[in-house]
Amino acid sequence: MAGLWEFPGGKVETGETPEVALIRELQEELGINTWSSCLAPLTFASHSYDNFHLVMPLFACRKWEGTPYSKENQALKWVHAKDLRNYPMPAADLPLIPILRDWL
Ligand SMILES: Nc1nc2c([nH]c(=O)n2[C@H]2C[C@H](O)[C@@H](COP(=O)(O)OP(=O)(O)OP(=O)(O)O)O2)c(=O)[nH]1
Repeated sequence: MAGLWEFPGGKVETGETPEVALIRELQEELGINTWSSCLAPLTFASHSYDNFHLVMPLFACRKWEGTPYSKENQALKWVHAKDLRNYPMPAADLPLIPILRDWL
């Protein structure tokens, strides 16, 4: 979403599980490889935007291969969970921040 900081990820394509979609997006966006066994489901967002309702699972990725870099020319930053609220994020993401603070 323009001008906002988002978690890496994207839309699930036909035939994909959420895990397979995330593994694909992490390769496309960050150039890293990971596997379903390295993804732990943490929580989910449920938020009504003006024209659609978003249900978005949030996974913790504990292991990967490669060094993340911005393959798609988007700004990229490692941020401690306690500092996430200093970064403007989509409305759906805001309730996720305290959960990340508690779990990570
Ligand atoms: N990846 C991501 N999407 C988010 C976040 N918060 C949030 O509301 N979204 C919404 C925006 C979109 O409706 C949807 C995923 O969008 P996206 O633009 O990342 O999907 P995509 O990579 O498949 O891109 P595209 O097909 O639109 O080109 O989830 C977030 O933190 N990360």
